[in-house]
Amino acid sequence: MEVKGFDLPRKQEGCLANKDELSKDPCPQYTKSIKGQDSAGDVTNIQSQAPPPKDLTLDVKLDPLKEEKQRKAASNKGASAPRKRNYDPDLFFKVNGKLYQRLGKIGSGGSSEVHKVISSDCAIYALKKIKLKGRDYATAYGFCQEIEYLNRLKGNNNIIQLIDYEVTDKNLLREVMNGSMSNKDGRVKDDGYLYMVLEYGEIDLAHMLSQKWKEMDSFNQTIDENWLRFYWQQILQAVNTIHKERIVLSDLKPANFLLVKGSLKLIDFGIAKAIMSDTTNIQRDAQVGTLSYMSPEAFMCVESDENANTIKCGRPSDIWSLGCILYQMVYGRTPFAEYKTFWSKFKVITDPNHEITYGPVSNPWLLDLMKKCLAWDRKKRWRIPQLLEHPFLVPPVPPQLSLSQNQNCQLLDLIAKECSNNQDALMISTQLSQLLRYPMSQITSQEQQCKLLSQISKLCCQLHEHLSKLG
Ligand SMILES: Nc1ncnc2c1ncn2[C@@H]1O[C@H](COP(=O)(O)OP(=O)(O)OP(=O)(O)O)[C@@H](O)[C@H]1O
Repeated sequence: MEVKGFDLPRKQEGCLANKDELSKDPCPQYTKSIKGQDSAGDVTNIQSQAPPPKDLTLDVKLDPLKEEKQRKAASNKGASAPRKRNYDPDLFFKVNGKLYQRLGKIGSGGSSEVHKVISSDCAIYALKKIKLKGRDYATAYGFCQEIEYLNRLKGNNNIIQLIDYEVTDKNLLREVMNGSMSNKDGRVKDDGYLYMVLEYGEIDLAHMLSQKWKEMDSFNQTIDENWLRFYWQQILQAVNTIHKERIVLSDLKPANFLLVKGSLKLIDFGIAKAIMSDTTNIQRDAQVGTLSYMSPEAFMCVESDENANTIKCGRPSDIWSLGCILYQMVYGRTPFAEYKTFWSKFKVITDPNHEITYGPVSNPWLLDLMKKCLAWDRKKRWRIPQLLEHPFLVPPVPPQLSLSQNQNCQLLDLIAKECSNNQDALMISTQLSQLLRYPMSQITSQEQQCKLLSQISKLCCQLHEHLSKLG
């Protein structure tokens, strides 16, 4: 990345130089949970990282080894001056001229690494750095499409928000901005990177689930339905947002959902695909996805069905993955977890006659919901708008709202029958019954409510008196 000048505002100096602030890991639990995926060294670095210099604008020190390297590089280039950096690249990232201090590495994917960073105004972000160096333009362009998706989905609070980004290869950036690839033969220059500054998430759903199940196992508990409803609804809403934008992920898994200030948000559009405008489905050109959450059609997307139509992967494919996630939330494991190898999974998932086993659950609607998502035939799978209205999320209202009212009247009818010889009691119960059947729409003021209530209570007392005398 080209570094022109260092323009740290005063506020930033104070903020970034706060040693105590930086040596603390604001989310030790998450750092620990990520530790398994990463080299331990990266995590320990958060604590062991040297505190930043007090006045960064005046006192940016490089270690002697680096100084030596710079000196050598300068002498190799003959007359050219050493590249001037006013910050330590081991401690900071610079994106569009703004500095972000590294707090530690969160994790890394195929060709990217994600760091927890702090900005000059003391906000915590995740910084994703994708190495594009040496890649052909077509591949690099694919990586940059994530920016396009995130920009398109800006403002949706169930999608991770892109704060800023920088593509260091300006020719590539131009192509991305134009939305087309003209230079297919190009290659990304030496120090080509894509930087994305993103909202920071505390924990992903995969880690949340394993923590939840550990807790439940140790306390011998069963799944808390409200917990399930709360997060399942958020998951559905997030995927609904992208489906409405005609994007399918085909790679949905719990790790795609990140908890940001109590809400689950969708991350990682690495292999998302826009649905072609002229079709309702998209044709995948390669098998993708995480095996445990992969739909039957995703396994078979290069094949044809019985009518010689190419099997396509579209929104229903994401619904299947959601069904696998829900199943895992309910039972603590994915539906095909016992099939360990690729081929055993392939065989069982692509078999239309295979019946998924569902353990007992206390709520029959929950069972129905899982089955609606995990229907083998993709046409039978429910779509998200339907799933959002499923009785598990929206319990049906009792068929007769006035059930208790009816019961009261039935009671009065019974009383009236019993005391047919007592004219007074008969009259009171008839009056009461009429009052209870009084159309509520006609009671518009509080005064009317009070009057009705006092009449009912007076009659109730009178009737009670008569009945006790009769008894
Ligand atoms: N905004 C974020 N806030 C916090 N953690 C994040 C954020 N974005 C990604 N991560 C975490 O960083 C790690 C690496 O993410 P990344 O998206 O680079 O790779 P991946 O999804 O594991 O792999 P790939 O994208 O190559 O399939 C993951 O553990 C992910 O949960």
